[in-house]
Amino acid sequence: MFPFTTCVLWPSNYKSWSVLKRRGGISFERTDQNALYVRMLGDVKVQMGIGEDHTSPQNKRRRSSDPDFQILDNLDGKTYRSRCSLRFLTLHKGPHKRRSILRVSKETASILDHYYNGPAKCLLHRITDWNFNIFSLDSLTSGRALYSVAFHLFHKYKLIQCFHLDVVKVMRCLSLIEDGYHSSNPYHNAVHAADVTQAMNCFLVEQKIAYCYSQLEILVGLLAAMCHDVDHPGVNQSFLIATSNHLASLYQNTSVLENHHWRTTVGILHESGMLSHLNARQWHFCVRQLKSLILATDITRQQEFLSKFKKHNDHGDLQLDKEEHRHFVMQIALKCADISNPCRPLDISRKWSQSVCEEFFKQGDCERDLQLPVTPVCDRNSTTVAKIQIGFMDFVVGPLFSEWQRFIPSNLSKQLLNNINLNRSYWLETMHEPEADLEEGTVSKSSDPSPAQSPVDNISFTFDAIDAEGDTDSKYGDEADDDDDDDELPMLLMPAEIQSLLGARRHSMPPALPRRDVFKLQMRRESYPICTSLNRRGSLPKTVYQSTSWDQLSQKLSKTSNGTRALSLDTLTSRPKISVLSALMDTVSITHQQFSNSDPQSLSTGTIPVAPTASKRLWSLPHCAVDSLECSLLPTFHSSSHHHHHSSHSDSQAKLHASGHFEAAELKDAHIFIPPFTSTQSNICQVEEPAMQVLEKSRELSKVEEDAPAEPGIVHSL
Ligand SMILES: Nc1ncnc2c1ncn2[C@@H]1O[C@@H]2COP(=O)(O)O[C@H]2[C@H]1O
Ligand SMILES: [Zn+2]
Repeated sequence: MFPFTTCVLWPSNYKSWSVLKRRGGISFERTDQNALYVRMLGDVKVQMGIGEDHTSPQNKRRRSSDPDFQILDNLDGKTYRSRCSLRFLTLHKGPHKRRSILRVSKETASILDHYYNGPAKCLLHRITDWNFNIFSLDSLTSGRALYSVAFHLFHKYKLIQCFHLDVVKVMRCLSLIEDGYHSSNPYHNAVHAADVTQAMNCFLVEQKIAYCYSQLEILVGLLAAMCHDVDHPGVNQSFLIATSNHLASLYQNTSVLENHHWRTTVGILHESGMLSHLNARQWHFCVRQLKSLILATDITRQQEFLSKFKKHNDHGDLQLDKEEHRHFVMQIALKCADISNPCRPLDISRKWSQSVCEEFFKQGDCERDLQLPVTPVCDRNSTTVAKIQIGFMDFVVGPLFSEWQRFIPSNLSKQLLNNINLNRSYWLETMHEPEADLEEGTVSKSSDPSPAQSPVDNISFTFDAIDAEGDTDSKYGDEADDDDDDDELPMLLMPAEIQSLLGARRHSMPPALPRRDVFKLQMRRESYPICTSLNRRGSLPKTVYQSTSWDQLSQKLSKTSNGTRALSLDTLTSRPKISVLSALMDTVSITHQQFSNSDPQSLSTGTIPVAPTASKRLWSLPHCAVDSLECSLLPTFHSSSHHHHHSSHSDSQAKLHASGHFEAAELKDAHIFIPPFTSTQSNICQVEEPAMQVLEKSRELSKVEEDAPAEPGIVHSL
């Protein structure tokens, strides 16, 4: 969908302003992924008709002219709650759960505290028990299972003491993570993240590996589990590609969601400042490891990891004193945790099965409505929960946990495999019964399919058989980075549902969408400002627009990179222009050049004054491609009447769309702040300064700015 960088929450023709608390940050991804990350960081005024309810049918109609919103509405159905969750700009459907506020006297507070939190605390003491019921914890904590599990584990592993973490920042970070999950997703919500985190903890305490990991590795492993699906839109990558979602082109159709989860995670870490005091080495270690861990959860890479794991087991050569091997085991542990729901006791496992299928079928309904080919695993008319479960256990979960047991032949591993068998028997039985409506809402609308036609009958082996047959390397193909052919052989034996779940071809494109068109889409979205009238102060020479127009950039691009590579500022911008926001790419380029050769500690922060603008101007921040550069831009907006340090965010009048469009209607003055970067060997530049500090500095700067003659084209250094 429009996760994050594309979803525009408000129609552009609202008449008056109302204040929404938002804060924004933009970061440019580096090298191959070519990503932009946008978060709202400050209060922003959004134009809105007086008394208008932005969720009203009228506004829905207005908005429905945008095809993106049509898809959004379709997916949301009637259960859609708060449309503006005020923080995440994706399909975020509102806060995780409404948290009740108790007003009680001090005397009764402590009693109530114990009364309310006691059971949850008791439950948390059993955090390492595989039979832990995360749904119970979610109820006991009023929908804060992820926060509770995470905070408990931070204490358990003594991470707060070890890394001198600021508890308030930890709380903030965990809340941001929790809020980053969409409560309206039947499956990919914060409870799933809590479940995966709890499972991860169970694996990390296995004796064979418990004492091998450093505290930092444990911190990263837990963070990866908590964040691995953050801001998940409730649809899979194929859907994003088929609906031409810009994230698909942004990440070039490869691990689209996982890249997004990772980038969102890094953004949350920046925003909370929880790790801002770590030294550069530790910070870069965290970011790199988080990326590699979260990207490993891409289910379409299952065979790649499985065959690598199997080879290691065959050779018995995983040595946990090697950092690389420890990391690989951590990746496998996270992957196991991510798909461990069929290994839970039946009553818990069944809930997950139902919710994951509910999410699949929702996507299928949406595909049908959009007249797209319905993904087999999402087609409620041709498959059932039972079939999906058996296929998933036989082809995905079983093989991985069999290898896990080979690696760690513990009681827990045995218990997990035993549970898979028990759960499989349950689903096999139900397959021969009429499919009952699922407990939490009707999922299956299909008539009971004849068991004789069940794809399960076509499954040529169960997971036990996989284990036995798995001795030949050819079964899963060679260890491959992304060679499609290696993955195809076993796919042929799978039912269509599971093939579609794993993604028959990793780098698949929608049938009707050649690669060039995806790129064109990117160009369309990243268009430069539509601006006709120039304003006196900081007026913008027309040539700037022309020289940086996307047409020209695209021409350059086609010459330099055959139209398939990420844009590179170095190749695209011949001479930097910093006078206007529209030259943001240039600005980034300057900043990059300016900073990349500098001592990381002495890097300065650049400020680009933006010309005051006439109403109804739309600026566009390109989410393209800054090769070898990752930076964070924090837009702050100041109204003319409060154009100094007293100006609060609520005074600001601007709107930063998640699409990277920045509407400057009514905007009097704006600054884009570029925090200092540091270069690293891996060619990533990182923001060193916590977002809030930068914001503070930006306010000070705006005061200084006011005293000075307002001249566009000046770069200030802090
Ligand atoms: N019980 C299940 N049945 C079918 N598919 C599942 C089940 N549990 C997890 N999955 C799939 O496995 C994927 C693992 O990564 P994700 O959590 O992103 O998304 C998950 C689902 O697509
Ligand atoms: Zn997951």
